[in-house]
Amino acid sequence: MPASVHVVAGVLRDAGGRVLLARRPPGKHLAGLWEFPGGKCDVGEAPVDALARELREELGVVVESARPLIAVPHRYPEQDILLDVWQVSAWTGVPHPHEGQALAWVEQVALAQVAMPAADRPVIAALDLPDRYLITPAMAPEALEELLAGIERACRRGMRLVQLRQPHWPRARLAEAARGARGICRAHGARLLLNGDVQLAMVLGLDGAHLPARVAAELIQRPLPADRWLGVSCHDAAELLHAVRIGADFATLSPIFPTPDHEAPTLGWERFADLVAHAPMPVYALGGMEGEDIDAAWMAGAQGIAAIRGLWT
Ligand SMILES: Nc1nc2c([nH]c(=O)n2[C@H]2C[C@H](O)[C@@H](COP(=O)(O)OP(=O)(O)OP(=O)(O)O)O2)c(=O)[nH]1
Ligand SMILES: [Mg+2]
Repeated sequence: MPASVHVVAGVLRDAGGRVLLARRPPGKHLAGLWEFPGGKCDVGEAPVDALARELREELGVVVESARPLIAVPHRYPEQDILLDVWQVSAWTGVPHPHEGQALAWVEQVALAQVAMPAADRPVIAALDLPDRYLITPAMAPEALEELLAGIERACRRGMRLVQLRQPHWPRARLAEAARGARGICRAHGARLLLNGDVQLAMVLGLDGAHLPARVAAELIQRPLPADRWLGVSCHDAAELLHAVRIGADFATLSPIFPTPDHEAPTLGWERFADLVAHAPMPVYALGGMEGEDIDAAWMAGAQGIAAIRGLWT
């Protein structure tokens, strides 16, 4: 079995936020499908250098600044690849099809409808998800108003993905909180996921659910329709693999650092990076995370950070 081929690709946006796609020419692997511009790393070439070279060769643009978005390991019948996609935040030049390929600027929301290679599916999820994921702190059921006020404040500060987590609340009270949080999140264009209760999330028309590892372990297939988000809490390679098997859209992986209420051994960035490298989906770093950890999280292959305390205040 030949080793997997390392492919780098770039996400370039125009002033309106549309994303640049290129069409794979006839005669090539996956001909006719639309891709993020890029190509194979040369032997010994650093990914960021390969990215700059490929975008210069294929489009004639010069990369000024880029950061890793997601690396997707994928197995095609012909070959295994690692699709290593970067957000190109600054570049110079005007993209031209230097290799005769068709180019198109596509709205982010339309990406899911475009015919793209199978390895690109998690990339579209990664583009759609924000880089910070708020998990609500544990509170007493009497503190519902305080909980909603905190969610409102977080949304005002720009939080766009919120997990409502109150595992010890009576279901009726949780439903009440979810209805309140739903209105707040909608008003701010944020997504609201409910921890642990897929059925309640569906009944209330929330954006999706987030499952603890032990709940996910009971499932053999995706419990939600494709138009909802499914997140899963993971702590090791086996749980990540299971999350992929049940069709999760993303995972959290924890704990990176110690936190006051968890005693589990910590992963640290190195182990985190190892585990994420094998996961074909966006993964948030969780456990002791604060806003300033985002860069380290990106460098370790994360979608971004998830946190309770670190994002609540
Ligand atoms: N550039 C790019 N390649 C992708 C994407 N998704 C995906 O599965 N691939 C696959 C298709 C190919 O098997 C491989 C990229 O190889 P390639 O043939 O384009 O490589 P290259 O640009 O260096 O071109 P070549 O001269 O080696 O033919 O990665 C994507 O979004 N962008
Ligand atoms: Mg190419």
